[in-house]
Amino acid sequence: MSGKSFHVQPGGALGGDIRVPGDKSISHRAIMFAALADGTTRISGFLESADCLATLNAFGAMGLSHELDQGARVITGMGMRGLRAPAAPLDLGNSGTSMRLLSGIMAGQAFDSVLTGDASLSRRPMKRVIEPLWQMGAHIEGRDGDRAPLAITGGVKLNAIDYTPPVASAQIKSCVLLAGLYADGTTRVHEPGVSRDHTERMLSAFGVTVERDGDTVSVAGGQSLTATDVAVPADLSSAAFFMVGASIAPDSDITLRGVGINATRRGVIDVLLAMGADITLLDERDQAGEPVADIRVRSAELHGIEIGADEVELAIDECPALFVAAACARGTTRVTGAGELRVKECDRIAVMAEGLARLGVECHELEDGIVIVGRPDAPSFSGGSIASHEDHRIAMSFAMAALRASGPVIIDDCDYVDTSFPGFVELAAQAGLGIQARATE
Ligand SMILES: O=C(O)C1=C[C@@H](OP(=O)(O)O)[C@@H](O)[C@H](O)C1
Ligand SMILES: C=C(OP(=O)(O)O)C(=O)O
Repeated sequence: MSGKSFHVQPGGALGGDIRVPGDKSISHRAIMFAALADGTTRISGFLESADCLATLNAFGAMGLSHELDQGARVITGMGMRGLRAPAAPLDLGNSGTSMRLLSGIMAGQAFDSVLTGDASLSRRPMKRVIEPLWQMGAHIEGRDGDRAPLAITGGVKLNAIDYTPPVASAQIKSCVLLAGLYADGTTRVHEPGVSRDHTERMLSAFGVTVERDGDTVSVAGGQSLTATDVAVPADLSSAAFFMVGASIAPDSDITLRGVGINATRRGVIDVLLAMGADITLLDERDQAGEPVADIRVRSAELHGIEIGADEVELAIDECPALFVAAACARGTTRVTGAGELRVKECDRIAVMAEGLARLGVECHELEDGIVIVGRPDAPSFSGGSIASHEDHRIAMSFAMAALRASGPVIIDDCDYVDTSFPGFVELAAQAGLGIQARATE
């Protein structure tokens, strides 16, 4: 059904000086907070991807006015109570972040709303946000209790809660904190593990008092947001494909400019370093409340390691790319504590295991992870056809595997790459990957 496949020629090296597009997590939040703020927000470096545009269009359907000015998104805030009832369900496409964060915001509105998504999003668990929102007094119903579409009844009084999510998740934390802004009292989230803290940082930049005490984050209800300009860093999750590609392809030397290296997100850097990668962070600086750096990556001999829950939490979206690195490493890599990968855009453990096996790599699925037996002597992969299962990160991870393959790697259903990384093919080709997108029909 999908129109585009990737054809990637084997071999080659990555080089040059590139900038990957803006951070997806930060771009979503920038739109949401700008919409709820008083005043005008200019967002530069916004990720113009399908997922972030789904967030923007959802607010557009609630009356938000926005314009493009020299590549920046300029948003006229509507205030905490200024959104208007949408005429139709809000379609959030493929984007879990949009649906889970918006459910917290919609629970606080005076009007009813319905949140829908595509087939993948409609399979993903939503009880994780439904449950705490019910505890706050919201009326929210999911299909079969746990799935989208979500129907949210407005005009309901919310009360603050003390909540411990069942898994470490920035989406659950953010949903509860955003609903907490509409609640009476102080809402507290006790984090069972580390999750990205972009919501806390950006709410603070918009003038909201967010407190952190150890694992607990809290916000008092009734606060308003004041517009502030946002400069979105380049997305480390997108940079990760190039970091893995340059590490595994001999003679590579690439520099990735202005990438976010937030400590709650930077696991891919530390895991690759632990595997022996040659990565240098240059010109570390602060950009609108987020740490960024230029990242130089040169090829290296990688070795297998143990990757546990603590590392996975900091590199959850980068795991598919890290599995490709592990397949090229000397020795075995064992990943555990990664059960959350099974409920992303697809079951990323099963689908990566299927694809790696397809390319001749020995691997074994665990309930919460995978064991990958590295093939350090090139070629590490055979050529072959890969099913991306309509998951952007699977498609881009296997595209990089071609750098160490003996034959072409062909990946189906690659339209979904546009959810997080528009322009991937052009940028990867510019960096030296022998990649072409071809129409399937
Ligand atoms: O809050 C966010 O922006 C995100 C949180 C993570 O999901 P979880 O909160 O489900 O771990 C991550 O996988 C997703 O890509 C983006
Ligand atoms: C899991 C992801 O995103 P989301 O949850 O927003 O769909 C991702 O981008 O890898």
